[in-house]
Amino acid sequence: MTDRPIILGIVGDSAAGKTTLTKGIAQFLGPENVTVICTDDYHRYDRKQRAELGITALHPDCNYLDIMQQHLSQLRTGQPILKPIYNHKTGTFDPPEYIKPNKFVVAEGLLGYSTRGTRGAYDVKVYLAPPEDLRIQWKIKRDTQKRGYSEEQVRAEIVKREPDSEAYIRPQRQWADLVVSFYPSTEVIDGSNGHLNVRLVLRPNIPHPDLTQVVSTDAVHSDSAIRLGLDRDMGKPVDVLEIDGHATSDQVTKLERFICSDIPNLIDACNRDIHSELGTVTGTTGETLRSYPLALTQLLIAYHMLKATNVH
Ligand SMILES: Nc1ncnc2c1ncn2[C@@H]1O[C@H](COP(=O)(O)OP(=O)(O)OP(=O)(O)O)[C@@H](O)[C@H]1O
Ligand SMILES: O=C(CO)[C@H](O)[C@H](O)COP(=O)(O)O
Repeated sequence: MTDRPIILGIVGDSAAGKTTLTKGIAQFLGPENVTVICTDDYHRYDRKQRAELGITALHPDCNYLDIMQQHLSQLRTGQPILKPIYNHKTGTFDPPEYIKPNKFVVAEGLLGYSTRGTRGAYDVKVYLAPPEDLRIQWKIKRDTQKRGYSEEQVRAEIVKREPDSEAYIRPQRQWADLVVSFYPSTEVIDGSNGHLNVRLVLRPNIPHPDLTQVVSTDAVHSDSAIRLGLDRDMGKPVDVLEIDGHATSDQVTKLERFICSDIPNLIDACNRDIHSELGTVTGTTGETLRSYPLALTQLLIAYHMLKATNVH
């Protein structure tokens, strides 16, 4: 059993779903055990300076990646940090805050895997890769509703950022242990976020649960709502688990029980009657939607965090 904090990285472009995914993982692990930091706090310039310099927040030069790496290393050894705070409402920096790591630390942000040093700080690395049109839809909704931008401003910013997304954000996918892509089913016509499917790329860097015991890998069952197969991702062989948004409660429960049975700490956490927030997302009109694919993704990541506590 390790006595140092276990560090999870969640990396992806702006509005790729990092905060949404993190919320449920913390529920599985017990919110009181989890410290969440957002690496946007390591921006080097405030919003006005970025505009003057013509640099985007996605460029490595626009971030103190060295200090971020130092802080991740300190958190990994259980030491406290004095973390800067970037305020998304004002576009400026607030006074720094004192952070003492809990048993688990989730570091979510844009450039978490961009240097060898930062990559070495994590026990589990997740990359979020929704299709670009879905991410843009999410970003417009979030930035207009919560960050005070107009739709035109968000669209213009996305265009300005695209070269940096391509050069610095998307290549980080290669370093992830799990690549998570929520995507709409071709059959869904209401555009409801609650029924998105998920495609999980499982790289052999970390030991995944042997899902072949509960999920069919047989091509005959390729129309099943939960599927496991082999593929290549960025040229390397990977396992791929797909869960459809219309998977039934019975199908989901079977997979959930199998993952939980391996880790006693997860048995209670799997109880959806106790953890009502698992797999929930806010819909376009502010309503709460429940997503089995999201809940299972959060469970699988929590599984890896708990496994890591025994490995070290
Ligand atoms: N799995 C999901 N299913 C449905 N909707 C989602 C999902 N993930 C994210 N969203 C939608 O996308 C919006 C942006 O997600 P979120 O805030 O989690 O992104 P983020 O990556 O943390 O963004 P940023 O880094 O820019 O702060 C959310 O408000 C939510 O509406
Ligand atoms: O991509 C982002 C991650 O959340 C933000 O847009 C980035 O942090 C810059 O902030 P702002 O939009 O407040 O200028």
